[in-house]
Amino acid sequence: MLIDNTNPQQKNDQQSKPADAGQKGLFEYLVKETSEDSKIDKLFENLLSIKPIFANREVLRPSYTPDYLPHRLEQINAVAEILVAALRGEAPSNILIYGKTGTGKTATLESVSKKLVDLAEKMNIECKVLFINCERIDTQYRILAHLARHYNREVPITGWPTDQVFNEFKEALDKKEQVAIIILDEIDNLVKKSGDDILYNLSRINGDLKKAKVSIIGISNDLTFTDYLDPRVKSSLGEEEIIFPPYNADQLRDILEQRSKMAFKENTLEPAVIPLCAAFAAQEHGDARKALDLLRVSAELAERLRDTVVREEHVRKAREKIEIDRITEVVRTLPTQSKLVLYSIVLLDSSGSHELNTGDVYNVYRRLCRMIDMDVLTQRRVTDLISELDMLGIINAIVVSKGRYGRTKEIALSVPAESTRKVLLDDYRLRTLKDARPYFEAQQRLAKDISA
Ligand SMILES: Nc1ncnc2c1ncn2[C@@H]1O[C@H](COP(=O)(O)OP(=O)(O)OP(=O)(O)O)[C@@H](O)[C@H]1O
Repeated sequence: MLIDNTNPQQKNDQQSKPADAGQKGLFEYLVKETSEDSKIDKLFENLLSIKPIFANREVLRPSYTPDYLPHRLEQINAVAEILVAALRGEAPSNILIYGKTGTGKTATLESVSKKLVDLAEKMNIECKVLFINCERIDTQYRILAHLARHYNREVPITGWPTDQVFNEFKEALDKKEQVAIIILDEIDNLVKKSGDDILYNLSRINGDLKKAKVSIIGISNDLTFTDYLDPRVKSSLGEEEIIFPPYNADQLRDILEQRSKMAFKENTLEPAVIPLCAAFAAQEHGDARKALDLLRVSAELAERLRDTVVREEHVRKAREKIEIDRITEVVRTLPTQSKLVLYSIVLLDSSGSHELNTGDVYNVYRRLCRMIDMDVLTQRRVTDLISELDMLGIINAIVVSKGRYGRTKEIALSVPAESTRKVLLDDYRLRTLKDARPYFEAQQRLAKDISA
């Protein structure tokens, strides 16, 4: 038997320098090397040997639309009853579709349009459905250019008068008898950003066309967006209105069950997983996209932890992760001035002040601006930024009446202070504020008063 009387430091040296190794050191070194080598050799074999949870991950992604949409039969029928006019060569009535995010508006319209176009083809009827996402294509010029290009007209990215682009589209469309259904998804964004000129023009287009016919479908998350419309546009566009209500927990459960049959291998979900994902998403305005995301992230988390079954605890962790990712994304993309306002609220919150008013936040904000040489906005502007943060769900600001002292906002953070602080300090402009304290001056004054 060999006695190992080297000290630990020498032992380390032996392991890293095999040429000088004593017999035992050399043996250990070889064993270590071989096992690590074989681990690396089997890198992919090892990963592949883990029993997979997913059968087809893609069906849980937003880009996938299933053939059948549970709990949307009523809306599917309502849309189909209006669009069937296109198969008779007539222009269907214009439709406005409302519903909160994730209520299946886009999926329903995609599914009905596909069936309509397939049948029109079989019946030899010229009918096209043109989907435009107004989040991306968001000005009158861009929309008209996009439509004209669809009919093979060349329109430059900018430079033409809008009338010319519109005429190009009308001419191309009116070459033959056909029906064009234009779907403007996220139409509320378009109106808020670029006004309603495009809607005014499109809603009157049938008067100028001889052969072709156009129908418009607007999809909106915001029920009140028609307040921004000219009354003529409002009545023409809203000939028909269809509402998509939020899903409740039972309905979300059915949607998840349907999708999970395709997405997962058999017996990989604990029975509580789908009801829990459905319950969480139902709390968040009945959003099917959120429910599907939560289920996918839960399974990915289980997979990463080398678990072969998705459990309740994975769902809870996934929910936290999604929320932190969401906050991170929103906070990271805020303009610097909003970040400073938010950082002021975080500082006040961390120092134990929980019922903040606009004045408190403004005082800290002003000081932070001076510390990093930023322009100081007026209190009025800062009040607007506070309202924006409220709308984004980062803070909660409620207006309270102070009797004869008027009204003020009571502001509270609705996201975890520490993770928000970290994301804010990632911004190089705010980094030097790392050690800022909200009440530094006040405390100094107080200390002076006490010692005097
Ligand atoms: N009834 C349903 N059955 C199956 N999947 C659904 C159903 N409703 C929505 N989904 C799925 O949920 C996700 C979100 O749906 P969709 O994009 O249609 O919502 P939306 O109302 O258009 O939301 P947004 O206003 O945010 O665009 C998609 O992946 C969609 O396939």
